[in-house]
Amino acid sequence: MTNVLFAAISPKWKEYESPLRDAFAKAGLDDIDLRKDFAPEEVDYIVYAPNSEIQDFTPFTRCKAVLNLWAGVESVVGNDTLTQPLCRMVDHGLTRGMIEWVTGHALRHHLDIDYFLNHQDGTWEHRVPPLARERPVTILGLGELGTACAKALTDLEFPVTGWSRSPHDIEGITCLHGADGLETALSGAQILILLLPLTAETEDLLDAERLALLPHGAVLLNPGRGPLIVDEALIAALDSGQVAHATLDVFRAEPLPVEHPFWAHPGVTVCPHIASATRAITAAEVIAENIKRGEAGQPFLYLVDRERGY
Ligand SMILES: O=CC(=O)O
Repeated sequence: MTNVLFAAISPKWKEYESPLRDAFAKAGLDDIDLRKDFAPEEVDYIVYAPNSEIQDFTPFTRCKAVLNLWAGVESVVGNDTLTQPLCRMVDHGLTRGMIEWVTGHALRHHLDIDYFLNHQDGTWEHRVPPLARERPVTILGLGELGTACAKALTDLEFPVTGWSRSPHDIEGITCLHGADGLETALSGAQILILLLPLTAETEDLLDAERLALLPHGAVLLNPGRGPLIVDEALIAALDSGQVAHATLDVFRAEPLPVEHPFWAHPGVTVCPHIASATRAITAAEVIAENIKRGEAGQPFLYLVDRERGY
């Protein structure tokens, strides 16, 4: 018997129980006991979300892997009690959701949709938007999500520049890396999209100095992580017009406190961390595949590099 502990916040159990059971059956994993509670020393795998009650992994002495339900692992990767392998979520449903959110919000600004929504006043103004090929977009982060969004925007003919920590080579995308690369990536970005993991190196990356490198009037989309941006610097950049609009899906504190100036700022659209979510059916297949691999002694998919932090 392989014991799988489901350790995400409780309402998720309803959403995940039957997709997980179906995925285990489909993967030929017939001998699984899936439950919300076990004695820690009996657990073989933990299906985990960082808002779980488990913060001390020490008692999970026979646990073979912690399988994160989220793409981001920043709140668990530094946990010193976690000595077991940690896998992040790469879920087809989450990726597709992110592509839709990013292209939708990029097109909102590219086509100036707000202008038309706000000018239903009888004035016939012939404002023709430029073509996508005339609107350079930069994506910071060329992981699973950043690359998928970069390709989708390239399909729409936006000229896309991607920046990441390590060098990448992706057809149709100008790939930059390193400090010089970041300057170039920012200075060409009429629309800037943040899809970096949150690590010690990426925290506060978008500070006043880097926001000043953007073309005046650039638009920012952040479906990545809140602390990538220095909030006060962004507000100053919005006030001066350096940044024309910021559509933010993630924040330093979530839910975003009602008194946070982002709520009332006319240049900000607040989304409640919905840019994309792990989808139970597709995520269950990834969990099942990883348990199958673990049981067969094969390497796990999407294993987190603890040093790198993602
Ligand atoms: O923010 C969502 C995730 O990390 O999957």
